[in-house]
Amino acid sequence: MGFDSETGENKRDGRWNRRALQVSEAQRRVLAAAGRAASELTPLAECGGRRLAESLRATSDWPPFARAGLDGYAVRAADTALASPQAPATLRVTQAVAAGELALATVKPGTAARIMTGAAMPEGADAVVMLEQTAEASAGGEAAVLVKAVASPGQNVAPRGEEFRHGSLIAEAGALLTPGHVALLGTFGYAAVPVYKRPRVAVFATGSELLPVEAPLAPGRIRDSNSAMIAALVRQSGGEPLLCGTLPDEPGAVRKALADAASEADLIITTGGVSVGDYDAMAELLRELDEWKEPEEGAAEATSLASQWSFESHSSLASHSTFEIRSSSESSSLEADSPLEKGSAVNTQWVQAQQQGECMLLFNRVSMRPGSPTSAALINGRLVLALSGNPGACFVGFELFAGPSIRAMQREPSPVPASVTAVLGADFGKGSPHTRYVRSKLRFGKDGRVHADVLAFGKSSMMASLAESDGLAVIPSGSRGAAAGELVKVLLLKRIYS
Ligand SMILES: Nc1nc2c(c(=O)[nH]1)N[C@H]1C(S)=C(S)[C@@H](COP(=O)(O)OP(=O)(O)OC[C@H]3O[C@@H](n4cnc5c(N)ncnc54)[C@H](O)[C@@H]3O)O[C@H]1N2
Ligand code: MOO
Repeated sequence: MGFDSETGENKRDGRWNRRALQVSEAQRRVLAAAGRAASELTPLAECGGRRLAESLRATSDWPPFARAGLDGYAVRAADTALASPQAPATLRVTQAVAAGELALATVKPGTAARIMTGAAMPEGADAVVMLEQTAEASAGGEAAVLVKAVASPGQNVAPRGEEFRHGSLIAEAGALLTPGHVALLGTFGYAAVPVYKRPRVAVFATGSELLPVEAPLAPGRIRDSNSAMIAALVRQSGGEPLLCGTLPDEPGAVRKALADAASEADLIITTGGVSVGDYDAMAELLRELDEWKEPEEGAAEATSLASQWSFESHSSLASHSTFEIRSSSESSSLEADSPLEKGSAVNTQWVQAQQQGECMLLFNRVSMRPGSPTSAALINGRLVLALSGNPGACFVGFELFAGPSIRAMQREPSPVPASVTAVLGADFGKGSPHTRYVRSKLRFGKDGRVHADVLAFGKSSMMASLAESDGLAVIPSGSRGAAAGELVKVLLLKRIYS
């Protein structure tokens, strides 16, 4: 390997011919190439943090019956029109209604029903007077109540259908299910909820220097910390990590491992071996692939054709996968600012590439720092994200490409990190031809603005800043950096998923 038999060129030389893509373009390619998850039913109590796969509707009115909002007396409001503490209205109490019970009789003029919070309102009553505004009494030997305040019609009563009408929308397909959604779905009897499957993400660390985490340190060797970090990041993004261990810097071993993983996982993430070193196995492997080309004019025609196909039950990929191949028309439901929105012809190309289990290079360099050698490819139709081995670059590469891919697979409409404008906490003096993503900690300042404190030990190879990072300050490429106090865009890294 490494030698192209057609051109006679030693491809190792190709290690210097790497064209850097802008981050947005690299994201667009990656998001278009990521598959889209099929749906599954999950028990209600486990669906928080998942993405809803179908729009769900109220299966009854809510509340399903008019009910008391307080413990007190169900009355006819008109009977209390002249009531006051000095001259209370006396009403005969004919029954008591507990929550879960139904009243036995209608509340007639001059009578009341003692009622508990949540109980169905008896016929005839139109208001509830709280216990505190009443006193127990007897009238002619029968139980009675003194009502010391005027009640208005509807007071302390939740009418049937106040919040939801039968058939009204609870949540749209694609919604991230919150605990509040879970409550609603429980109320409407959804014991099993249709959600998108969690993408299964194979994680490999390449590097002959790597030791398992449990091993004692040995001269020249370090422990593989990237795999566990990636696994944690995958979980945070809603995916299911499949830890595949470490691979030596041998392209043959890496090639076989990737091919095996492609039939088991929906996405493959590797770390390490993507630079220009003599033992950078991933880079060598990716040099074997043809590079993706922008689709030609007229490819849009193919798009409309593709959108008519049904990929639901495509077996060659579906066998082990949690995925379906989607039609290109689905991608256009993504929000306008999504990198996917541009060029549906591109998506057609991916659909075909995935379907046919193709191999192609998406990019092998990105105009960013850290993580400039970050690479991506399709291998046997599966998206492979080859992140840098340097822990800082690996972390940033995940946040910019892997997290968004995993979220796009669950059909999140805006899968790339959201951003805020923040005050930069320290000079970032060095200009760079690449956009810089600076690990920062966000806080609210006394001035009411968000401040991004640049964390120490922020180099690509460094780890000490990773734990505290909750933002990536974006310093645009150019001859100057950015000064303390300047307003910068900061990508938000904290996303809550189960
Ligand atoms: N001559 C050049 N050298 C380098 C260039 C360059 O342009 N010319 N680029 C540099 C940049 S930028 C980066 S980033 C790194 C990328 O290197 P790789 O992604 O190929 O990663 P490795 O060489 O395999 O490892 C880098 C570093 O990270 C440690 N590492 C690797 N895997 C893990 C892991 N799983 N857990 C913890 N730490 C890991 C590894 O031991 C190295 O120290 O290349 C520069 N070189
Ligand atoms: O691009 Mo590398 O990650 O800067 O050090």
